[in-house]
Amino acid sequence: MNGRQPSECPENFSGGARCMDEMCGPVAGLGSDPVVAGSGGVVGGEAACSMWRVGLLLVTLCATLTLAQFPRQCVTPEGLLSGQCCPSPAGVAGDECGSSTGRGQCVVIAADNRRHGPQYPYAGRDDREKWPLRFFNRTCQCNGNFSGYNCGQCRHGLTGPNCDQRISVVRRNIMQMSAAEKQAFVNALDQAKTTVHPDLVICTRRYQEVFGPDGNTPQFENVTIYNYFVWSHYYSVSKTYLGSGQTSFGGVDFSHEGPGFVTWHRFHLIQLERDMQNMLGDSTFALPYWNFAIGGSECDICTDELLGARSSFDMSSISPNSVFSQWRVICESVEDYDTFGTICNSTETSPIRRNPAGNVARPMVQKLPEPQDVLDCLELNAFDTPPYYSTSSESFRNTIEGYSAPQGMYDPVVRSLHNLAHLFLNGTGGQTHLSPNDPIFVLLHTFTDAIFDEWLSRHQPGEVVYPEENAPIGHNRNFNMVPFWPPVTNAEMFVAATENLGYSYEVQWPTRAYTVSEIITIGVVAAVLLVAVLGGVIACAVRARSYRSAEALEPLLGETFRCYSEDDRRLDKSQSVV
Ligand SMILES: O=C1C=c2cc(C(=O)O)[nH]c2=CC1=O
Repeated sequence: MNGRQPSECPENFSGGARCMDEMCGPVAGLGSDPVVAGSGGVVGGEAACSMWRVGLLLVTLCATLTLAQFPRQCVTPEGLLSGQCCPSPAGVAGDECGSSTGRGQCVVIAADNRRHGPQYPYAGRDDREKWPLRFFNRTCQCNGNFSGYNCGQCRHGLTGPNCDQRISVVRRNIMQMSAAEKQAFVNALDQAKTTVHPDLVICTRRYQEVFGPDGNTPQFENVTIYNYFVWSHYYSVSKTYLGSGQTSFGGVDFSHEGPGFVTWHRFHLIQLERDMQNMLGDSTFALPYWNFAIGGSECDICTDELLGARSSFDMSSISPNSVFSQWRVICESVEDYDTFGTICNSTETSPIRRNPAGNVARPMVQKLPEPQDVLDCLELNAFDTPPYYSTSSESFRNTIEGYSAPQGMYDPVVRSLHNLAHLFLNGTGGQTHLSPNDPIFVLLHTFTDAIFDEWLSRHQPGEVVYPEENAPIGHNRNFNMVPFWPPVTNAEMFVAATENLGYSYEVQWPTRAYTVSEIITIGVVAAVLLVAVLGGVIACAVRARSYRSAEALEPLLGETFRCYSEDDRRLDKSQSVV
């Protein structure tokens, strides 16, 4: 592993206490060794007991940092066997979930029990069913604004010792950032790629093998912040292993092809953003977005200033002038995982592949979505429609995901919006088990999330529109999203971001072009108005002219009348005189 070892505990986990490398290093296993917290083979008697206690103490001290699939101190053999993961934020015995200070309490995990759709026909064959019950059945439930695996954190959008100060970050269009901001973002991503996650370990075996070959060595491993982001996506989409010699089952996806697509990816991004904020010590850090709905065949963010230009040596490689040409992917050996029932680990292998607009075999994915596609999908009223799958029609979710035409009609050959942006990249970023390895994934998904947030804001739906049951496995409203810890349901992410999640988007939504029928209607109305106005003008002109003609005659008549009247007056005068 090429990461550096962090030398300080994040303040919000440790109260600012320094977490010494010599303490954390061997216990937490920050390095390339598997994390075998609490394990040490078979040691007998008092010595073993005191070693165990010291080990446990060190684990407790250091592992109060953990926010991950599973907190580090929970993945001991005893922790796994107990099924309970309720650490103390202060590392104090008897203070599970900070109960002594009223932060939270240890409770039984509620896992979704509702029926799921027919796509997954098995029961008990996949560790991710009823997540996370295969691994743990008790977790922290936090009070008020406290949050996190040990209630040592604040809910999204809140900060301060009592979690009562509002905080919000603004996600902006990366193309509108200054050169310095762009550089800072690229640097931050690169730092995340090489910084070992201070809190996090990943599970590298199915539960059946999670205690290791000796039955006492939990199979968890350290991972960098960015690689955790990649790994969690892989874990959510991987096939169900059905046993040696059997084909793994691919009709399962805990983060795509269902209503949870938008909620799962939303939490995925929030977690990365938080991890990067902690890494940078900057609570204002916000992920930017890539407006991929610009049409055409140019990848505007594929420059060396941003996500890397095309290499002039190899059409499918990133330019050596970009730091991303140095990145190596994880989770590449998907055939092995599916054949042998193994799980992706943190081993990095090949460079990122990317050839935007270069899929000659599939011309449909050589062009990015159009601005109008975004506006069309935002007009769809239904969040999702039965069967809540990639075949749903008139579904906002299936349309933004990109299995329907932008106007909502499902068509098996169509790829639009989010899917089209992935496939346009034509390489690492276009393969679901690998795609987050290309950092464009982050920006593509923040924009997808911005569209979801705009839809929430325009339609104000309420969680009732999110299906409670019969969605594909993992996608029901109250399913705990895989593989996140502590448990978080789809429903918890089905809320407006600004008010509930501590971030918002600065987006100029394109203005709507008129449809043909609207153009015709406008033309007809304009023509009618024009005729009416012209008619009015002509009528006025005619009247004015007739007045003028009348006025032209008037002097004659006037003269005549005057003549008469003068004659009369004269007559009168003469008469009076007379
Ligand atoms: O990473 C992804 C890659 C995808 C490819 C398609 C497709 O429509 O073929 N969809 C994808 C979603 C991804 O998340």
